[in-house]
Parts: sequence; C-alpha cells; structure tokens
Amino acid sequence: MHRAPCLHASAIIGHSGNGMGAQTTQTDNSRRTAGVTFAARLGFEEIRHGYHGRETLRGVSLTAEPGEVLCLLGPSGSGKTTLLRIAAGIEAQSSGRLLLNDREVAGPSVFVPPEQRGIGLMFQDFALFPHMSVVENVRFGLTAMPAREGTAEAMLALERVGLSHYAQKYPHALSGGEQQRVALARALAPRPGVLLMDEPFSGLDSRLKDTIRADTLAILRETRATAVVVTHDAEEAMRMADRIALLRDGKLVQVGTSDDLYRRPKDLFAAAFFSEINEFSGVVRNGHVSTPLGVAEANGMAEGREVSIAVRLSGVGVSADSGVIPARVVSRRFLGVVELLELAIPGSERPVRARIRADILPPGVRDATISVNPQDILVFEKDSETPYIGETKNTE
Ligand SMILES: Nc1ncnc2c1ncn2[C@@H]1O[C@H](COP(=O)(O)OP(=O)(O)OP(=O)(O)O)[C@@H](O)[C@H]1O
Repeated sequence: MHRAPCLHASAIIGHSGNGMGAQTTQTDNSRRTAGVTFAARLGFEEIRHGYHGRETLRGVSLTAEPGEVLCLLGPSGSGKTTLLRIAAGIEAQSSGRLLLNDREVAGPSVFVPPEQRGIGLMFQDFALFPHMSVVENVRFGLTAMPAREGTAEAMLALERVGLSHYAQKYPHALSGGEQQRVALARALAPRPGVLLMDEPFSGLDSRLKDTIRADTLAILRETRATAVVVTHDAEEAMRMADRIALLRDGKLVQVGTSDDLYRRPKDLFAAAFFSEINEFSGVVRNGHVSTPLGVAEANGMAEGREVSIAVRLSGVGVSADSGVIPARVVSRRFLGVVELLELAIPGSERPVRARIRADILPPGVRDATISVNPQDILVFEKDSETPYIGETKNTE
C-alpha cells in the first residue's frame, strides 16, 4: 500500500553517523565510492500486527544478515510495507520482537525510537522536501552534526551517487532518476547499519529502472549496509537480492536465494509468483500423476493424494513436426524475441499456454505438437508445503 510518508524526523531515521571515518577514493569525476558502514543484523521474531481487528502480519520470523540485500517480495497487501514500518519504528508491532545486532529494539517492554535505531529509510516516492535544496535535503538526516560537518557529509553522500553538481538545485528541477539518487544519498548519509527501501524503483520510467537499480545495488555493495528492499516484482527481487523473503497474507511462504525460490518453490503460490504457469489438478495413482501434458512421477507422495501440477510456460515446447501430444494453435501473440501461444490439447478444457522463441514455429501453422521439459513440471501436494519436482513420461 502506498502511503504518504510522514515528513518529519522519521523520514530519515539515523542521524549522527556510526562514527566511522569516511573511506572514500575518487574513482572518476562524477562519483566517489561509498563510505563503508557497519552493517547490522536485523531480526524479526514472531512479529504479529493488525489493523482494526484484522491481522496483517501473522507471526513473521526473519533475519537480514549483515551486509546482505534481502528483498521482501509479495503481492499487494501481503504485509511488506508494514514489516518495514515496524523495523523503522514508525509502527509498533502488536507482538513479537525486533532485534538489531541481537539487541531488542522493539518488544513487549522496549521501544527504541526511530531516530536512535541507526536505520535508514527510503520511501517509494522519495519524499524529498520541495522547499529545500538537494544538499539541504541530504543534510536533513544529519542534524545532530555541527553544520559544517553535516554539509561536508551531505556533499560526500551526493558525490557517492554522482550528484554533487546538483547540490544547490531544488528537487523539482531534477528528473525522477536523479531524485531517486538524492533520496538514496539522504538515506545513506548517516551511514545506517540497515537501510530499508520501500519499492525504491516503482516511480521510475521502465527504461531507466534497470540502470538505476544496478547503480543502487553497486552503491549498496560499496557501503556494505544491510539492505531490506520491498518489491512486488519477482524479477526485480531476483536481480537485486542475496536472499528473497516471499510473503503472502502476512505470512512468510519461503526464504532463500532466487535459485531456491525459482527452482524449488515451496508451493503453487511460490511457483506462480516466479514464473508463468499452466496449472492442473491430479491424483496420485501407482506413484504417478496424469496430466494432459503427460504423466508426472509422484515419488514420495501418498497414493490417492490430490496434487496440484504447475507446468512453466517456458517449459512447453511447440513444434510443427509430428510428435506425441497433438495441439491446435488457438492464438499467437508476437512479443519480439519470444511469442506467447495458446494451444488446445486433448484432455484439457482450458488451452495450454507456451512461451517459445519467436522464430521456432513457421507463420500460419495450425496443427502442432507439444513436448514438455521435465524440469519445468512441478508437483505439489494440495494444502501441503512439500514440493516435488517431477519427471514426465508421455502417456501415448
Ligand atoms: N494504517 C492502516 N490502517 C488499516 N489497514 C492498514 C494500514 N496499513 C496497512 N493496512 C492493511 O494491512 C495490509 C498489509 O498492508 P501493507 O501495506 O503492509 O502491504 P504491502 O504488501 O506493502 O502492499 P503493497 O504492495 O500494496 O504496498 C493490507 O491489507 C492493508 O490494507
């Protein structure tokens, strides 16, 4: 949920720096390498929270390790922003504990105020103050420092993001990408041990996004700050994160590397979040599950068990040559490098979707055949979190 940020001290949470000297070296004319920060460990322990009697976080336990980029991923309303606000201290959880370097900063009997946590926060819309110049915006989080020192630190932070030449400009004169970098400089200036970022790229032009995301990641790596980044975009999480925490309805579904979540999704929801899938239902019979795309082995799954089968669109091969599974092309959508196909196949009321390279199927083909890559068939026990990555054998 996007909310207007509160434009007071909580917009920037750390304020006095971590006392570590700036370790900067000039790399080029536009940008210095970022000063190193003392990365902190941020732990959520059984966090619960709700609004108006409705629980929106239902027992989340999760740790962001020092120096890692942890992405909180999930659909709208899954509780990502609430978790971030609790970490920042803008919101106090109903129960559970928040730990910073294993020290409790929010819990049943403790509440360390936001400005004493050494945590930086960057909002979705950057929340720059329009009436302040760029350098004043960046200095805002350094008010505990003497004026001259604060300005010097703010200039250093602007150099890190390559924007020191814009110090005296006002936010309205900057592009969206430049505003994003000012907001990043402002969040990093106090050298927070943890930086929280709420959808930091969502307001940017899609062409700009990739570059700015890569630049931001480079700066995060240089500062070595622990970063917790909220996103609802699985690809963005995969591009940025050391680990991804997938949330659904206020609960953690799975935590792991992008490889873990893509290749070994814990359930159908996780599978569907990371790739487009065709979904089937089936029942385990003689150690196998029948699907319209063939028979999947159901190793380890109980006989008679109802299962969900996910077949990734990218795992469905389509050919004009003869083959085992006949298919009639229902629709084709050209997307440049790839094309998206809908195919009617025997035994399935709904068309099967496939995403194939655009030059594979000749134009005008109506009758085709389908093959499936076994790696792209995922079988899940219904209502269970146990995954099984199956192999198919064609029925005919
Ligand atoms: N101040 C509030 N008052 C009432 N309900 C709230 C408040 N803040 C959040 N919620 C509810 O809590 C749930 C989780 O919201 P949250 O903003 O944390 O989700 P999110 O995963 O960040 O979603 P989005 O991606 O849309 O920002 C939602 O159902 C939301 O409506």
